[in-house]
Amino acid sequence: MNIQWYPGHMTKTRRQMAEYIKQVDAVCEVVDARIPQVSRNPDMDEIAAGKPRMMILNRIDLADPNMTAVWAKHFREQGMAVIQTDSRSGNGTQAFSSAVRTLLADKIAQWNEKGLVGKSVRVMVVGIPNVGKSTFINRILGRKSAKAADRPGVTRGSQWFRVESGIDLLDTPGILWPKFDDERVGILLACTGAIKDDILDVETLGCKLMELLAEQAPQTIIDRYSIAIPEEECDFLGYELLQQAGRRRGFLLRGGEIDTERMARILLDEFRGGVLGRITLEKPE
Ligand SMILES: Nc1nc2c(ncn2[C@@H]2O[C@H](COP(=O)(O)OP(=O)(O)OP(=O)(O)O)[C@@H](O)[C@H]2O)c(=O)[nH]1
Repeated sequence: MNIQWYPGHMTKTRRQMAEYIKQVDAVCEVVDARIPQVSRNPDMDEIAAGKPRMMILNRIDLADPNMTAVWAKHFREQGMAVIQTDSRSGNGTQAFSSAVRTLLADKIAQWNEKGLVGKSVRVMVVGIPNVGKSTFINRILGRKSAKAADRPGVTRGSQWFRVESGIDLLDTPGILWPKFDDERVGILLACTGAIKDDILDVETLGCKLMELLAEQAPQTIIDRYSIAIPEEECDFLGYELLQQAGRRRGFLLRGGEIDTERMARILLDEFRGGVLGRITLEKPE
């Protein structure tokens, strides 16, 4: 799926992570709220075992608010602290510091009892590429940085930062891998733009996204593309819907065929850009 995730790289990153985790009091995982499970590193529970955890549901501006609430509950039930953020506007990011203090309240109280007043808690922020980790960190540090970019794999190296008095943050090194041996995961990551487009052909991806939308947000695509979702089960539902939408828009090839590839590209751009509204593609199992 991506050249960066070969076994040697994974072993090295795992080792680095284990070292860094020893130095921190809590692990904060940034995920994309539209695909909160799929956009996780599948080994994080094991790597961060025993540490207090926080889940940062990012890109809430693009996700269905009801589903974001369902996911927040899901992760809280697993014992994690949860905050919900739109790091691009900053909405929700101000909750981070107080959530860290609450998560680590026992530890801070213990330190205070021992007279270690003013000792900073250390937290680590992790995330697979392109979930918005750099944008989130820039927000909570109140800075503008050239590092955030709309392409996978921009974060490099590790650095400590002071969020505010009493909270230090480690921006993690290494590029974390998603669960890339699962086709469904690859499709969902590609639909949201988290992995490069060229790993799947655009038309196939467009078909898959149409199928997902027909399930998760049928009225949205009916209204937007003036299409009808067949009532009977359909073997190539995604392709059928792409064809309908392409026909409506008059996307014809020279021989009169419908240009489903062009339609697929538009669908993907519109979904990724939030033009279709706030849609979550994944439900908790
Ligand atoms: N709509 C929306 N876009 C966001 C949000 N957070 C980040 N982005 C955008 O997502 C893109 C990727 O963000 P980055 O911060 O570079 O992602 P990253 O996880 O640090 O990626 P790497 O550097 O590859 O690890 C950028 O275009 C951001 O502007 C958000 O909450 N909502």
